[in-house]
Amino acid sequence: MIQTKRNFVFDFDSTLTRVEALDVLAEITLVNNPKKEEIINEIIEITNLGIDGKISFTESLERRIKLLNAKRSDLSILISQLKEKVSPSIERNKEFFEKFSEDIYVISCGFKEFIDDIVKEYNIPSERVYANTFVFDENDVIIGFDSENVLSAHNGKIQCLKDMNLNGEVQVIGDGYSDYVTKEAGVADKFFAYTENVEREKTIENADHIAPNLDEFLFVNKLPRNISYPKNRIKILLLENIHPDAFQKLTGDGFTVETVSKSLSEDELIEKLKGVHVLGIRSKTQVTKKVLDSTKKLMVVGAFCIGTKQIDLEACKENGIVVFNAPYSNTRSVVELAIGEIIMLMRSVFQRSMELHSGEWNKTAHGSREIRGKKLGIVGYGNIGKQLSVLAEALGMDVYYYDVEDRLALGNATRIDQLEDLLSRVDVLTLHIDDNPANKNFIGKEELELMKEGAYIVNLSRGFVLDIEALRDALLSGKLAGAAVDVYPKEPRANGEYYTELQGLNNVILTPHVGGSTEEAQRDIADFVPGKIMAYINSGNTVDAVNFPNIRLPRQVQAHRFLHIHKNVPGVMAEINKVLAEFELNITGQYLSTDSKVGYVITDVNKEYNKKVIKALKKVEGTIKFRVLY
Ligand SMILES: NC(=O)c1ccc[n+]([C@@H]2O[C@H](COP(=O)([O-])OP(=O)(O)OC[C@H]3O[C@@H](n4cnc5c(N)ncnc54)[C@H](O)[C@@H]3O)[C@@H](O)[C@H]2O)c1
Ligand SMILES: O=C(O)[C@H](O)COP(=O)(O)O
Repeated sequence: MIQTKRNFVFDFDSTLTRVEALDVLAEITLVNNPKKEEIINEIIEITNLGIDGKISFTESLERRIKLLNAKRSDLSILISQLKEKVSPSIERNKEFFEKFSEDIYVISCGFKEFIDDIVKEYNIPSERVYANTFVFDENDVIIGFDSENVLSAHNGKIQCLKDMNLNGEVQVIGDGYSDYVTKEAGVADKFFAYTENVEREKTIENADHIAPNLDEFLFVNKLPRNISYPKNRIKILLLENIHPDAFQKLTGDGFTVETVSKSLSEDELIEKLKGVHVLGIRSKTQVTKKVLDSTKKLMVVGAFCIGTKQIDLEACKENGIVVFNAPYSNTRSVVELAIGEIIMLMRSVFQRSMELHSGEWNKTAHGSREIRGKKLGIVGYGNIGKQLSVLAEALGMDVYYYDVEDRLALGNATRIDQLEDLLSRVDVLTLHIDDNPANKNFIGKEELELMKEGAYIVNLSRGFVLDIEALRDALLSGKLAGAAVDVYPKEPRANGEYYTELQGLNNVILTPHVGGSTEEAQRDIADFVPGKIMAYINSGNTVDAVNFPNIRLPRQVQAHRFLHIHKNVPGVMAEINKVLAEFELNITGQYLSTDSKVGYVITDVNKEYNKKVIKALKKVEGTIKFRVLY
């Protein structure tokens, strides 16, 4: 197929570099000027007026140069600073500028005196840089510009492109007015709004395509690039009010992120997940098999919490979807709430507080006790149970615990082998077992009956673990002196009205599943889970995945990485290696991890290879997902 010649015309300021060069020059020349801030703001304002087409470009240039009061010697400082400010995606795609140097031009309303030096490092020679030039006085002070140059006038880029009379398609890549008008004027065939550094509404409105970075531009044009798939094309959906740091972290890495403050129903989720690659949830969103089977692109589910039973982990695995969670981040928050509630319950603080709120002064010691020397029973001695054990002991409680697993006692805690023994021994029982469905009604009528008269119970684990009806009866009969409940068998998807049978009962503390809802915990989760997501998307690492073979990969150096997820059935690995051998790939590393259902094989290959191997690998029987990373 004969391909039309394409000419790629780049703007300089805020496109090839992250900044407007004259703004940087102002910082340099005004360094000791007491009116520096004022003048810089004026320069920025004039620059923007020019970029948005609100004043003529000539006027903008004249006014800025006057304010700058720059000398020739300032330009070398400017050049060294600009070299540090090349746009990141331009920097990482140097190869494109090398391979296509014949087709690349810079047309800028800036100045050749600094542009030339920056772009020559990207293989763009001075003769392909169209820009203004300064006029200096006898003392090398910049006093103006060459007003004969078309680029010093309004709509100069249009005239410049007309004069160049390029053969073939002309694509203009830039961030401002002077760039998009070239398309309107018919001298450019396509205009790409370049938004890596600035996003201007008018520029975006007038674009054929928005390029948040050069990767996107190269991807759309099927040009060689340093990154296999532009990250802005990877869509992430974050539900349930996940802490905004997660959004910052993921968008900061280049992903496109949408946030929704509540959880979604099955049907809503199916609809919303169309085209989504990564889903982030907390404990409310049910990620069912039906949801997972309906997704085409989903690669990762991030549980921004501890529990993962709301996700069909097996169905995720069968669809090659990796699941991560945050097993530790909110544990301390739960422990602190548990300690606080134990004290509040034993002192009847909520009761006293409610009375006083309704105008009743009831100073009494009746039913109000210290926690010192009391027996605390912890059911589930995991990450939360263990920490609670240490803190409770530090406050003078005698700690007893029960766990189905062999857990080492911390401090002076005493392990109890039978749940019944624990129930009858302790003054306060606190539940911290995991969200395994087998734990449904783990504490019911019979268990509550075994507890001491006047004991207390705390549930911060999962709602279904404690039979609410039985608890209500035990509280009403006086068998239990109080309870603190944070989790419920049925919890709503969003904030609003809610009903529980426990409402209105004496000495019962009710909280709406906020055990892990502290700023510290949510911030930590918003750091931890995106870290895992990025490690998987960017390099294939599955360390700490909850449903997938864990693999820690070395850094990918000068290689393309094939990530192949397949059913773990006999012959798949042999077939993969047969294909790799047939295409005579130079393999620089291969890593495999399997579990009973899936295999995850990663192959690093030398960058030069027959790209048809990709199709062949996708066709290997048993393939679930395949992608290439570079
Ligand atoms: N309220 C909240 O906001 C909140 C916040 C975080 C965690 N949680 C919940 O707290 C619970 C504990 O979290 P974790 O991080 O400590 O979990 P974990 O997995 O570290 O510990 C759970 C422990 O319970 C034990 N266990 C499980 N079933 C048991 C049973 N039937 N009998 C006795 N022991 C049993 C396990 O062996 C394990 O040691 C989980 O259900 C979690 O979802 C709630
Ligand atoms: O599983 C968890 O970590 C807790 O239940 C907290 O869940 P949340 O993030 O929905 O508050």
